[in-house]
Amino acid sequence: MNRELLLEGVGRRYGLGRAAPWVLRGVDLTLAPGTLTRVEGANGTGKSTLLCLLAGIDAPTEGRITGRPRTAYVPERFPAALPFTAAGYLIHLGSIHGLSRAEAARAAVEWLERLGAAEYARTAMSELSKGTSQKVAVAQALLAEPELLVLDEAWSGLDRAARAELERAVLERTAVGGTVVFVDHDPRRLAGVPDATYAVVDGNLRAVTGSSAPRDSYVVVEVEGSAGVEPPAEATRLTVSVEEPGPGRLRLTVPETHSDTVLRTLLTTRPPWHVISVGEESAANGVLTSRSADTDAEVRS
Ligand SMILES: Nc1ncnc2c1ncn2[C@@H]1O[C@H](COP(=O)(O)OP(=O)(O)OP(=O)(O)O)[C@@H](O)[C@H]1O
Repeated sequence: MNRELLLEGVGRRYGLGRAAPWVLRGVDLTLAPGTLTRVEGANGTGKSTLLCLLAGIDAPTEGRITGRPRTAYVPERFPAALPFTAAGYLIHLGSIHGLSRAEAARAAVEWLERLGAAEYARTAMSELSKGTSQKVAVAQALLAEPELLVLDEAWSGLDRAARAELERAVLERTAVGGTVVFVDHDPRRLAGVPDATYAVVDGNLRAVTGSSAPRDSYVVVEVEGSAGVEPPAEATRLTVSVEEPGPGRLRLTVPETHSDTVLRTLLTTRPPWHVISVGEESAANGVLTSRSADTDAEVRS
């Protein structure tokens, strides 16, 4: 990418008619080649709306977006039940991104390997676990070396090794002059690395200076459900790491600000998940304290 992506007076509202509220309005933004930009903001403020506009999969209601280079996008929700195997899907997407079939096949293998999902290359997309299907979502965006990479909570649901690999991939992209924009619920994600951070506030972007990442503000929640049953997407979306210490058992690391929502979602889903413990996580990732939380009564409302 050798020129800037420019947003000028960009506004977006959904629905027809003047009564439809503006989600974004009057957004001016310049994204230079080789830069990493973080977008943050409370739930429902318009982060995904902005990322869809940046990625070009949605158009502004008003204003202009110019200079978009070859772009790839990891959406917040990946349509996993596609009629492909994982590798078949990646080869298909690689062709759409302009790779030859052989190049796409090579890139598909490379990215599935890098993300620790090589063994699922021939598995039907509809049979992949959430974590593996998220790896495919990430691989499809990386395999054609995009000039603009837009990541909407792309780390969500990945295991520790794949999360680190995606961070590496982001740094590789910017190192070769690519532009990367991301949203992530974990304030520690690539902390200190972004060239710019913006918060979506009242439909516009506010530059964030300094770190907004409070340390020691994570909660580790251990839950138990039926083996093989996936936790609700609303809960995993807000977690920064998911580990599986045993069959049917999950250890979720959740920003403290989202822990009540995650617990409530897990306890109210059908069949409900049993909460074994809730503990604080230290900056060094160790659980400092934990308390039993095995009934609904433990959830603050
Ligand atoms: N396709 C759509 N049709 C109608 N309204 C929409 C659509 N997409 C988003 N919205 C609304 O626009 C607002 C902003 O949504 P958006 O998903 O962009 O926020 P967000 O900051 O990404 O939220 P979250 O952190 O929960 O992902 C919300 O009120 C949402 O309901």
